[in-house]
Amino acid sequence: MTVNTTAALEARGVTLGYEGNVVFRDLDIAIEPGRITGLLGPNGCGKSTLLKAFGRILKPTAGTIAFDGQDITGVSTRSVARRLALLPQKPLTPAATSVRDLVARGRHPHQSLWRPWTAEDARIVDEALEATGLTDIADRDAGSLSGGQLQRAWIALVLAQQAGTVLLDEPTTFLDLGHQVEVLSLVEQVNRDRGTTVVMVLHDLSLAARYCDRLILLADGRVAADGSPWDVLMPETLQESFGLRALVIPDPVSETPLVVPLLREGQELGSA
Ligand SMILES: Nc1ncnc2c1ncn2[C@@H]1O[C@H](COP(=O)(O)OP(=O)(O)OP(=O)(O)O)[C@@H](O)[C@H]1O
Repeated sequence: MTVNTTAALEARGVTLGYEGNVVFRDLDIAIEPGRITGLLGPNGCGKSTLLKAFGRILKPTAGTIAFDGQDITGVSTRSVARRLALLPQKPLTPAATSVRDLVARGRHPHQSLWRPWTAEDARIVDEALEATGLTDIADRDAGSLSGGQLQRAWIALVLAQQAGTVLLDEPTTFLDLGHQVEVLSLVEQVNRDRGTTVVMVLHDLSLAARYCDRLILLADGRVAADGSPWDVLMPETLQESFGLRALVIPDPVSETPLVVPLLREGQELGSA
């Protein structure tokens, strides 16, 4: 088949979903290499489903998925493990594993491509622990970490994988605001320094605008808006997709859009 060779990832005519629940029909999306793309949309609109298809853990029932210009619709997760990293929404933490050993799994993704452990691997793991602020607790059991610490350990694992394309499903889950900004800055740094292609699902619209080059807003099984943060985060679009009345103003420093939710008329704080 012919694929768009300029795209890092491409869904073409894809039908995707679960038994008895088609989430997308005939979906076309191309992700450019070297950019940070944010997937946005209301709960249940299919952000994770699309990321799972890109990450090879959900197979489309029609259409193709291409990666670096190659049709990978039928290939296993393992075969692209070195080049494509996926942080799922709810990763399963293995029992009785230290934080360092969890992060080290990034050097042997999916236990594939086994090769002897090297000093270079150890250095990369140490750097990932340091970058995510986990060095001091690297020997703790991963199962004993707080939600935010564990999320950072998973981010460190993805960093240690050093894949050219990284898919992150809600990487800021469980993180306090300071750590959200820290983790997203780290993702931005990896993108700028190494040219890593990043696709991430985010719920915070202002943070998405600040850290993503392009936003894709999904709603009702389709792409509702796609473009720069200013193109996508328009009050009318937010009203339509999220039922959210919001003010969109420029951030005084970055000049990216800040989304300020407003109460609807007659709505009181704390009411549904
Ligand atoms: N394993 C599954 N089996 C059946 N249906 C599923 C499964 N996982 C998700 N779904 C359904 O598919 C649809 C899309 O779900 P998905 O998790 O992709 O949404 P999302 O946009 O990531 O949502 P959220 O913002 O709540 O994380 C939803 O209707 C959801 O209930």
